[in-house]
Amino acid sequence: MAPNAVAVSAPGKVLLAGGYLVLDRAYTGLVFGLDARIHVIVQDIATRNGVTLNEIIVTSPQFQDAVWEYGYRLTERDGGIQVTPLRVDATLKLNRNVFVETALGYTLTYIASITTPNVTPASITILADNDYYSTPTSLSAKSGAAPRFHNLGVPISKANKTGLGSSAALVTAFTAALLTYYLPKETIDLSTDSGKRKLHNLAQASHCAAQGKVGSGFDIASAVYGSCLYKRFSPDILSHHVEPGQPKFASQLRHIVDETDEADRWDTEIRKDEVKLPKGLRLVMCDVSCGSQTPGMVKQVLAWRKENADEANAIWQDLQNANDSLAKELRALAESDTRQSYEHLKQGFARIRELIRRMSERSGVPIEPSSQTELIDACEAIPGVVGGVVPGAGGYDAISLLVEDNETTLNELAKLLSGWTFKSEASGQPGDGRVSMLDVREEMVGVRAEDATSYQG
Ligand SMILES: Nc1ncnc2c1ncn2[C@@H]1O[C@H](COP(=O)(O)OP(=O)(O)OP(=O)(O)O)[C@@H](O)[C@H]1O
Ligand SMILES: C[C@@](O)(CCOP(=O)(O)O)CC(=O)O
Repeated sequence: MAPNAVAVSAPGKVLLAGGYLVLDRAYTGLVFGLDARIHVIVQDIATRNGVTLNEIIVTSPQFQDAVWEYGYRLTERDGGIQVTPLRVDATLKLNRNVFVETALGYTLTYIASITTPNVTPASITILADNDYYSTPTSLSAKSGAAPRFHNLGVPISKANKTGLGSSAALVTAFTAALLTYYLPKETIDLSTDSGKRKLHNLAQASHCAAQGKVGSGFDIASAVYGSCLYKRFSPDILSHHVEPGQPKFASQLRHIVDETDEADRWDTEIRKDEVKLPKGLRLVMCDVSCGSQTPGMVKQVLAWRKENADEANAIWQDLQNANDSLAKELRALAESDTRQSYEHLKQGFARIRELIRRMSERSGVPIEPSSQTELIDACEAIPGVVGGVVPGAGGYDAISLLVEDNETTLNELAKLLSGWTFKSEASGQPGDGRVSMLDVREEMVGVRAEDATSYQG
């Protein structure tokens, strides 16, 4: 590890309540960070045969073919720093990673827009905690302690994601690591509110650009701030800037990140102290691997809402009230020394699920399909399980549970899930999916500086 190495990590996410609603500024999302993190280490590039490479090399060593090399140059007319993917071998097809490439271009451009840049060549390593991907059977069968970071042995595009928001955690940790590496602490300090706010703005901008759409941004918010109650930003903030490399891109990006004018101010609301988890309870995430996610669910739900505004708005408002009540009850229990009954929480989950099923039925989109209803009902029947939901956009991918944090409950749950064969209506094949409990739980802390030497070896 080079002596100037810096390392930063950012957490994954689960939108426990507020899927679809959070796309609209009139509503909020209850989002928990998760203790599966993506880590990014930046250091001097090692010389090869005495030659210093004038480039930035990014590697993600858990995957096959996961090396991306970039040249970079300052463009004319305030277009920012343009990064150009280089071919690792002239005979190979160009292998691109749009999230890495975009975050690199945006971050270097921001750095160049606030300082006289001294962008030295660098080597960047990305490491993902194991629960971002389903563990391949070949690895789970191996005896002995699992390595801290699995080598998945396949290209990233072939790995089975568990839906914890890898791209948002990656973009956040990557952006934060570059800012820390290239800028002095007096210019940006990510342990301060103002440093975090700039990181948030920059990471939202590049994540949206890489995704090719302006989503609600709850995943970047939780990667930066950890668990929070989230109200989105007005999409306008990110829809007027020119493309990277175009004249004035650099100044426009600086205004977006630094909020230089009142008119540039982000209207995002992030309320951290309104999200608490009572002592003795924890979140459990279950990955449903039946490979039948319905594409375009967000589009379909929004189209239905547009056509059926009155009915949809009534459901949206009822859900917002139910979500607020759940967050409030969690806070009340967390802050009280005496109240220990989970009855209100149970009712809260039941009400949220009832409304999500109504949303599902009315829009015709399988947000809580009947196979997920069966699974959550079975989990809720276990003593110690307080409640469950389909998180985020819902569908067949995952369920989230709030449970009492004790061995008996977790063992009972593991027993139920290991024998569960998941039936996906989408594929029509009964018993074609397994359900596994991920080794993750809620995480209150967002982006975090790490000790770079802890990744050695
Ligand atoms: N460990 C990693 N190393 C390099 N790139 C990564 C890594 N993890 C994620 N990425 C980038 O993020 C992309 C995956 O982003 P995508 O938005 O499809 O998934 P996600 O963020 O995990 O989604 P979800 O919100 O469903 O959890 C990958 O194709 C790659 O570009
Ligand atoms: C449906 C939506 O509200 C949540 C999607 O969450 P997830 O990717 O399923 O965790 C979309 C969004 O907020 O960007």
